[in-house]
Amino acid sequence: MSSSTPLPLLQEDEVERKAPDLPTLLRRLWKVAAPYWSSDFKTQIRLHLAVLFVLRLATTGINVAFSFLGRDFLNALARKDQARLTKQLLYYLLAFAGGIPVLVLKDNAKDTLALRWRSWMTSYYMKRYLNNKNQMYYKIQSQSIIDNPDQRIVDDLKSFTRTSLTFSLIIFKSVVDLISFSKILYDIYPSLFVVLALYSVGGTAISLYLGRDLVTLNFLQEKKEADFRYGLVRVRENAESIAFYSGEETEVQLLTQRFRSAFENLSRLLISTRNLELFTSSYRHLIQILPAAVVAPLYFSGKIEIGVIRQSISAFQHILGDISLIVNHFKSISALSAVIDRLGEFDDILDNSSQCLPQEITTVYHYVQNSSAHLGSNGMVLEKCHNKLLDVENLTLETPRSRTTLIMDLSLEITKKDHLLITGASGCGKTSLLRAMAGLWSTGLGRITFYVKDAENENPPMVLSGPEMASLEVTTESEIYKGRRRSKDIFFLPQKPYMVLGTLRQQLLYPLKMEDDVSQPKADDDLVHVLEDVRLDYVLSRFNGFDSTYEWSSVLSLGEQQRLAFARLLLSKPNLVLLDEATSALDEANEAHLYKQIEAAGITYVSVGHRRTLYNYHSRVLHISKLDSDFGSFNVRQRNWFLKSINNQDSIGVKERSKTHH
Ligand SMILES: Nc1ncnc2c1ncn2[C@@H]1O[C@H](COP(=O)(O)OP(=O)(O)OP(=O)(O)O)[C@@H](O)[C@H]1O
Repeated sequence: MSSSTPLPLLQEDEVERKAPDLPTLLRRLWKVAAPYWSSDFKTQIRLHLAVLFVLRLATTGINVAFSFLGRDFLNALARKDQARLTKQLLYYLLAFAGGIPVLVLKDNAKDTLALRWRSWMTSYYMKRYLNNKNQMYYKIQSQSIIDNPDQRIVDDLKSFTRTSLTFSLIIFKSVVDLISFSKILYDIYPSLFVVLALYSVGGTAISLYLGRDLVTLNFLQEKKEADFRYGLVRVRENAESIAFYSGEETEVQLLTQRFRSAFENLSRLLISTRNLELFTSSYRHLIQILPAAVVAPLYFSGKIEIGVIRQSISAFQHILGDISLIVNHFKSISALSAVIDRLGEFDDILDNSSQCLPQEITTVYHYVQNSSAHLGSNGMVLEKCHNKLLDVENLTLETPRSRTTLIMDLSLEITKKDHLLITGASGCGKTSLLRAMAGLWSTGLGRITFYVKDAENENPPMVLSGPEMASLEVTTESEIYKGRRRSKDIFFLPQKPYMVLGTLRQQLLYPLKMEDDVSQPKADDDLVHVLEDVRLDYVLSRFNGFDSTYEWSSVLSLGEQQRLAFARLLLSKPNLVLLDEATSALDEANEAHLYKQIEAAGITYVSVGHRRTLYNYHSRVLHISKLDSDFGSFNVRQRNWFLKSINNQDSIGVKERSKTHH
């Protein structure tokens, strides 16, 4: 777009994106910046910061010393005093040898501290983003809660840590300067102070007015640049699909749209910056004559000498520079404010995950420590639960945000070897039911209980607080924990096979953590064995063993990726697995083989799928019908599912509740 085309400062849909008010911005600044300074390394890093300020102070001292040395050197030259000149030269060289390392050290100390701060914050945000309890990375993406979290972690954190340290030093220098020069100016002419205050307050107000859109524009610029980059990443990730579709032209069009949007915003940003610069440059230049004009009457009346005018101009300029931080650095301050706004928003989302997403379906992990009966809070034996793996009670499931009801009042239980098949029309909510079981979706009503053995679980039990404590039931036999936590007894295989960036060994061991990997190393023999079990042993020779890295999602076929996912499952040996169309890309023979393998491994499975052949491996079927929109309300208690035994197999452990029959 040509620069002459007038651009509205903000697009209509972007007007809603208001710059945060000052209290919000300050609250966010504190919330984002504070944790590092009170972290475990606080003594060390506070010391580092103190050293940095001392070096900054020393830098001011060195600059002053150099100005005096320079003056004396020039005076000696003017007086043609050779001895004095030599002495001054020596002083100059000594100051040079001592001063330069301090100047360099100061910059280095600042960069090192910024890097340490960034590294700590990156890990702090990544851990919260990829938290196993609330899985915010999934909710942010699937419900479009905020844009580009990746860019906030990479670019925003980088610029936040660096710029805020730089600003702290600028403010510190300004305070020191202000104290040193205020006395000089006050001694010359107190009225100059009044002029100074009026000038700086007026200047700050005008620049705030002229730059009022800059924070929002900077915010949007970050977003749009990240959107454009994400578009390019998507092309890389989906290269094959795009190539099959020959969708290059459309991709270029879509990417150009994203780039144009960033470009147009940048053009608006440039116009806004230009207007501001017109003012700030005039502001800076006017101060060269303003103090002289104010003190000139004193000079004319003979009360001060010409040298004092020169001194007053210098002091005035220093002080004005110190108290005009906003005017002089408005561009960088607005960019930093946008970064603080984006990080603060991200931080708030990560902190208030339970507030923004209503928790209505309760997912409970019931840890059974031995196979005896478990006791209720009144001490009575409630039921034998050693065979029970999953209990769904009166579950009504809704989509997040739009809250469309998908499943109405579902109750079922799964016991050992009671393999359940979930079927139904596309879009009826089969995957969503697994999402609810995995704790990813919690909109709706009801309770989902998993019965797991915690003997192998290395995680400490999740601590409950607040109202949740009321429903915590702990007996000597078993313990119940609400919410989502990792349990080795339960495994989910998603519809889309996921290949991590790494070696074949890492593919197979996923999602074991690296430490798990070290503490319980899987022998290569085990890995080979499991590859044979899923009929994938040939990939070993094809891809040079377990330790070579490939773009696995591109070099393996979809069916191979699904078989690899089953290999992960066999290595994990859970009690219960929830499979979401996990064999959809496989031929029937391979499908039958894989189900035989997991059955032989003693794993109970719940599968989602459309194929008739799946009936052969399951003992029951749960059929879900699509709810009419008229039924999408809790008031209409009409169930849209039925449970049925499958007769083509001797059904094992079928335990339907009488109330669940339809
Ligand atoms: N993040 C989301 N927000 C809102 N609605 C969603 C979301 N994800 C899925 N849905 C909707 O929920 C409904 C159920 O989706 P789900 O993926 O459970 O269907 P499904 O029965 O597994 O379908 P299929 O057999 O085609 O895989 C669909 O209408 C879908 O559009």
